[in-house]
Amino acid sequence: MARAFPEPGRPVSLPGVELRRTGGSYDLLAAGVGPALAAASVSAALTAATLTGEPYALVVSAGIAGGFLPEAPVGSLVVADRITVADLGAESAEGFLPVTELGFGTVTHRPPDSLVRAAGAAAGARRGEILTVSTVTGTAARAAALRVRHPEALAEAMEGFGVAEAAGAHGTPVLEIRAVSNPVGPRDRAAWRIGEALAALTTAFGKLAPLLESWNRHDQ
Ligand SMILES: O=C(O)c1cccc(C(=O)CC[C@H]2O[C@@H](n3cnc4c(=O)[nH]cnc43)[C@H](O)[C@@H]2O)c1
Repeated sequence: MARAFPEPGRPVSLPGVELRRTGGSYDLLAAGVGPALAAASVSAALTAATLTGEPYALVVSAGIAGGFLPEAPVGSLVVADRITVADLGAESAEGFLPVTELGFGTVTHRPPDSLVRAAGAAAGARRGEILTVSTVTGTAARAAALRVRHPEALAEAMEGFGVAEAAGAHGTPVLEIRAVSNPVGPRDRAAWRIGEALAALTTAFGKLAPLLESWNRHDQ
């Protein structure tokens, strides 16, 4: 993912976290795969920055994703107006119950609307709901079930909600942007276009950098 940025930056020593500091106004964090590791990594980086008196102003979760067709084809970009965890809850005879229906927790984080709109326009990304799952969808039945519960979802990935939970706990705004590497549906490893998606993400960050560097939370 770091290839999407013009310079690799120098490593910052932080236990359990792979963080690089660039000469620009941002740090790069390899947050790992899955919501739990992503949340742990982002939380550690946010805490360390706060303790040194230089808290982050914005957290951006970026990576590849599965896209729901026809809205989000392979190679396209999506930016989240809602970051929703799709599998945090309980099964019941009546179907899946999100934790909020059990009386606790959160299932959706909403990035600042002005930032979502500006990022979508700058990067040429479609705006919509991005799901976070702990298991990559691999059947048509699972894809259809997700679509029934989340009819406006554009894509699924595995980190956004964890990143958003960590950012939310610190009161830091969050943005999620993804490049679609594969369709959500029956597992077909040969259909994944990771190189193409990373190239799209690299181009997008070239266009997004000025916006992200100048974005002020008071604009929201
Ligand atoms: O199934 C495989 O053989 C396989 C091969 C390469 C990579 C994977 C992953 O599971 C990568 C997960 C990684 O990429 C994001 N991602 C990309 N597409 C999807 C998707 O359709 N559903 C969920 N996550 C996806 C995810 O955020 C991870 O960071 C599998």
